[in-house]
Amino acid sequence: MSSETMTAQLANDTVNRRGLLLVLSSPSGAGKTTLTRLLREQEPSLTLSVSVTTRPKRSSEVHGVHYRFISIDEFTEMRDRGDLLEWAEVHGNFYGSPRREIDKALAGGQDILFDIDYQGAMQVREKAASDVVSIFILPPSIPELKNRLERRAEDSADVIARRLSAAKIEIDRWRDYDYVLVNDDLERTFGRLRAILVAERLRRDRQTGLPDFVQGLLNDL
Ligand SMILES: Nc1nc2c(ncn2[C@@H]2O[C@H](COP(=O)(O)OP(=O)(O)O)[C@@H](O)[C@H]2O)c(=O)[nH]1
Ligand SMILES: Nc1ncnc2c1ncn2[C@@H]1O[C@H](COP(=O)(O)OP(=O)(O)O)[C@@H](O)[C@H]1O
Repeated sequence: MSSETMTAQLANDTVNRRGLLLVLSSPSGAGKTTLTRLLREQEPSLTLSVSVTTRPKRSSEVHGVHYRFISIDEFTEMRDRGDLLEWAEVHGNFYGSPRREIDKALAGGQDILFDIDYQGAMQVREKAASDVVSIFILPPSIPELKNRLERRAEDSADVIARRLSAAKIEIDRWRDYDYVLVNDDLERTFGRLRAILVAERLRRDRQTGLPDFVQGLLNDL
C-alpha cells in the first residue's frame, strides 16, 4: 500500500487527508454485521471490503454484497497468488480480504471498512499500522449473545454451539483493539461508532493537507 495512494483527496473534506482502514471485530452474534450495514447506509463514503469465504451462503446473504462465496480451490489459488491482504481460518471456514478492491478504494481516496476476525485485524495492522483504527464489539452478556445467535436463525444448532465456544478465545482478544464498544442498545452503540469515525478522521497526522492549509491562513494574515 503506497503512501501516494493513501493521500488522495477525500470528498467533503476541507483539508486533504489520508484514508483510514476501519476494522470491526466481535464474537459471532455481537452485532458487527448490523453495525456494518448501518455504517454503509449512513456513511456512504465508506467502502466495505467484501471478503471471499469458503463458508456456505446464508439465505439472507447476496453473493458479491456480503461475501464472495468461493470454493476451497479458488481460495487456495487466490491466497497463493498473493491476492489477499490478509486471510484466516475461522470456525472451520476460510476467509480473506482481496487486495485488489482495497487498493482500488484507497487509490480513490476512500476509507475502508473491514468486518474481519482478530487474526485478520492483526495482519492488517502489521501491514498498515498508522492507517488502522480497530474496534472490538462485545455483547452485553453471554445469554444475550446466545439469544441473538438463535434469533438470527441463520445457523444450525451445532454451528451456533461452535460459534459460542469460539467466543471465549475471541472475547479474550479485546486488549488488541484501539476501542471497545459494548453493544447493548443498538442506536447508542451506532452513535458511538460514528463518533469514533468522525474523531479518527480528524487526527492531525491524518490531515495531510494541514501544513498547506495553515500556511494559506498565515499568508492571508
Ligand atoms: N480474517 C478474516 N476474518 C473474516 C473475514 N471475513 C469475515 N471474517 C470473520 O469471520 C467470522 C465469521 O464470519 P461470518 O461467517 O460472517 O459469521 P458471523 O460473524 O456470525 O456473522 C467473523 O469473525 C468475521 O469477522 C476476512 O476476510 N478475513
Ligand atoms: N444492539 C442489539 N440489540 C439487539 N439485537 C441486536 C443488536 N445488535 C444486533 N442484534 C441482532 O443480533 C443478531 C446478530 O447480529 P449480527 O449483526 O448478525 O452479528 P455478527 O455479525 O456479529 O455475527 C441479529 O439478529 C441482529 O439483528
